[in-house]
Amino acid sequence: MKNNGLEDVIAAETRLSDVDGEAGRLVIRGVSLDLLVERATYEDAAALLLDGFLERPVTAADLKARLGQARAEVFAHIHTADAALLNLPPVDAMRALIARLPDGEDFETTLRLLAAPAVFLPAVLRLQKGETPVAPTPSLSQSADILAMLDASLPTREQVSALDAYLVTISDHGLNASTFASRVVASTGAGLTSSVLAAISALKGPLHGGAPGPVLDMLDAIGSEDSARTWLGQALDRGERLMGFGHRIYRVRDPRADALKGALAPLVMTGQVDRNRIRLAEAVEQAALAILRERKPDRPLDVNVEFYTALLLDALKFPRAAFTGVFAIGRTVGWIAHAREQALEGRLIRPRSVYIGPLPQAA
Ligand SMILES: CC(=O)SCCNC(=O)CCNC(=O)[C@H](O)C(C)(C)COP(=O)(O)OP(=O)(O)OC[C@H]1O[C@@H](n2cnc3c(N)ncnc32)[C@H](O)[C@@H]1OP(=O)(O)O
Ligand SMILES: O=C([O-])CC(=O)C(=O)O
Repeated sequence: MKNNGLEDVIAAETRLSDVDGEAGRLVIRGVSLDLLVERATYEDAAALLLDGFLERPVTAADLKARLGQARAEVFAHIHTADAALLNLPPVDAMRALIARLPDGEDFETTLRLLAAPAVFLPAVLRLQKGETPVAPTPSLSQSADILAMLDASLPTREQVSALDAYLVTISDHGLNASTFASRVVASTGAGLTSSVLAAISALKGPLHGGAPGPVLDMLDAIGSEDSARTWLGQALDRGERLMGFGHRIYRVRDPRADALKGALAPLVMTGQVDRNRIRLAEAVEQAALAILRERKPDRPLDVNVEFYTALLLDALKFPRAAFTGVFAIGRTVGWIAHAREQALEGRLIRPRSVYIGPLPQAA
């Protein structure tokens, strides 16, 4: 019997994260999201996720130092970004550059893969604007360096904390589509680079990690609080989905939405983000929730992580075409941890299909 979209199928056991869709709770390696986001840097979360999945133990301080070196090494590949590659959308150009890196399953490969999107995305964005890429500063944290490479200046403390909060928040999320892709590839023994490339390919679709750019397009198109209800109603009349709403697992508000809203607050308080944009977003969110309740009374649809992702990444001055690439920077550690977990299990993932095509004609 076919299961549409594999809904509710259990395809893995994992020690990495648990998504409770009824309670609206996310736990990453035994730590609840709110605690993790309050206390952890990107390196803390990466060390937590990778614990036990590398050939040797690694601390957050180790990772910070090794990642700094890895970013410098990966930056040496930037010169291979030719005109054809730079004509691609940023996430595709980033993926193409990662595809040129060696495959493997060891710690060096892991470091290279964690560093690669963090270096390639800012470099591609600068090259696409006709600017020179900024070399990484190995002594900086991953978040601080990403922002420095993006903007050619040292970020503020609030900006670094906000990016850390984002990268931690989206570091892992159960068996989502891109993580499943990573595990399928890992189960064939193909190597971590191959797993990450498959995962990026799954992530970029608008139903998954491609949603936050369209969220910002929607806010721009709505323009003012007064227009929200009419605009959203017309979009639903056209059969469109409201980006940043709905989820396969959550039947209540995605807990990451409030984690990211909280991460935006210091930027708002210090005047580093346009308050009007936030006010408009809050009004659109309320209007969308009300209209979705009216139109889809049988299907609880609430805000998902992508709505406040759009606002946070916009506030950090990432262009909207790059949002999916920033998601990939944060999720790569989850993809790698899942790939390692799957590889340790040692069994090929190979479900069955039911043939519904024509049978051969009898002779
Ligand atoms: C990081 C992430 O991946 S988070 C998700 C990011 N994606 C988005 O924000 C895109 C918008 N959201 C969606 O398309 C969906 O909610 C998904 C893809 C995330 C989850 O979809 P599914 O679990 O497959 O839900 P499904 O397709 O079964 O939808 C159930 C019903 O809710 C409706 N629905 C679901 N999401 C939305 C939405 N955002 N806007 C309007 N209606 C929606 C569907 O049209 C469907 O209605 P119907 O039964 O009348 O046909
Ligand atoms: O869990 C999912 O299906 C999608 C999602 O929110 C994520 O990958 O962060």
